[in-house]
Amino acid sequence: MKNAVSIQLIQCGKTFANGAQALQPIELEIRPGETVVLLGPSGCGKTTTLRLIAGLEFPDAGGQVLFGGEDVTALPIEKRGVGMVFQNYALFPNMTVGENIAYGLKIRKMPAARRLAKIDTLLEMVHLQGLGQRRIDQLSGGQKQRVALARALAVEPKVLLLDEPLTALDAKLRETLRADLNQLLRKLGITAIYVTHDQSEAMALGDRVVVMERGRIAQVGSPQDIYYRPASHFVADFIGTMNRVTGRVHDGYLRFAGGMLPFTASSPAPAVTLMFRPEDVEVVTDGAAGANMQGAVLSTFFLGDRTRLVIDIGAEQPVIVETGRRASWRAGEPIALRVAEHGLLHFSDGATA
Ligand SMILES: Nc1ncnc2c1ncn2[C@@H]1O[C@H](COP(=O)(O)OP(=O)(O)OP(=O)(O)O)[C@@H](O)[C@H]1O
Repeated sequence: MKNAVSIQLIQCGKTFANGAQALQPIELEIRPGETVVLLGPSGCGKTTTLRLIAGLEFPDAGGQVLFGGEDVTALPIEKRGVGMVFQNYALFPNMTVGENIAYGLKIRKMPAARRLAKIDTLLEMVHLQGLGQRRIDQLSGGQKQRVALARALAVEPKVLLLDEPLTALDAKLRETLRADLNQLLRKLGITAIYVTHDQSEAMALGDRVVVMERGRIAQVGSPQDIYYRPASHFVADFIGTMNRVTGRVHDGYLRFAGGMLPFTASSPAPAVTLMFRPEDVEVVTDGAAGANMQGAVLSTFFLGDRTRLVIDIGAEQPVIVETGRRASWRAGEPIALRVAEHGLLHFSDGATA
C-alpha cells in the first residue's frame, strides 16, 4: 500500500477508573505495512493495547500514540483512519451484505454508482463474489467475518485492527480464513495489528509477534525469534511445547533424576532448570551410548506425520519427544534419549520448580 503508516506507542500505560492497571507504560514501534500480532494469555492487556491504538481508549497521562510520526493521542476513533474487525462480527443484521460493506462509504457521501463498483471489488477481494444482496442472517460465520473485513477495508483505512477475528469459527474454517487473510494483508501492504491468544495463528500471520504478560511486553520478535530464542522463561513456556528438567550443577553438567545435560554457565542458584523443545530430542536406538537420559515410555500419540512420546525419566515432569520414525513403542518400554546441545535453554529469571 502506498500510504502505509508506522505506529508508535510511547510510554502508553492504562489504568481504568476502578484502579485496575491493565497496562504498564509500554513502548512499541510498528513499521509501515507490517502485520504485528499481540499474543498472550487472557487478561495480559492485548485488547487494551489494540483499543489504545484504535482510539477507543486513551492512555494514562504522559502516554502518546503516533501514526506516521503524527500525534493522534487525543483523536477519537473516527478521526484516526482505522478499520476494525471484531470476534463477534458486529455487522448490521437488518442490512444486506452490500449495504454493510458500503455503510462507511455512504456516510462519507460516496455517489451510489461508485459505491456499487467498490462493493464488487471488495466482495471479490474477500472471495464473496455475487453475495452482495444476501441478508446477514443467511451467511455462515466465516462469510460474516469476510463481510466484516470488507467493511473495515472499504473506507481505505491507514491501519487495520483485528481483535480475535477467527476465534468464533471452527478449526477448519479458521485455517482457510487465516490463509486468505495472510494473502490479503501481504497484497494490501496495510499496517495491521492482530490480537489473538492462539499461538499458531500468531506464528502464521505475524511479521512480528509481541508476546504480552501481565500488562507488559515480554518480547517482540519474528515468529522464529519467539520460538527459538525466547527472551524469558515465560515466553519459552508460553510458546509451543517445552520440556524442563531441574537438577544440580556439578562438573559442567546438570544432574537430575534420569540423566544429565551439559551446563557450563555459572549459576548462583543451587537448583537449575534447563528447557528444550520436543523436536530437539532424539531417540537413541544404537545402544545407550551418547544418551543424556534414560526412561520408560508412558504413552504414545500417533499424529500422522509424526509420533509424540511421553517419557517418564523419574523426574518431576515427563519428557515429551516427537519422532518421525515409523516405530511402534509400547508403554513401559525402556528408552534412551539424546538432547541436541543447541536446543538447551536456560533462564535465570525462571522458576526452578
Ligand atoms: N473497562 C475496563 N475496566 C476495568 N478493567 C478492565 C477494563 N478492560 C479491561 N480491564 C482489565 O484489564 C486487564 C487487561 O484486559 P485486556 O482485555 O486488555 O486483556 P486481554 O489480553 O485482551 O485478555 P483476553 O484475551 O481475555 O481478551 C484485565 O485484567 C481486565 O480485567
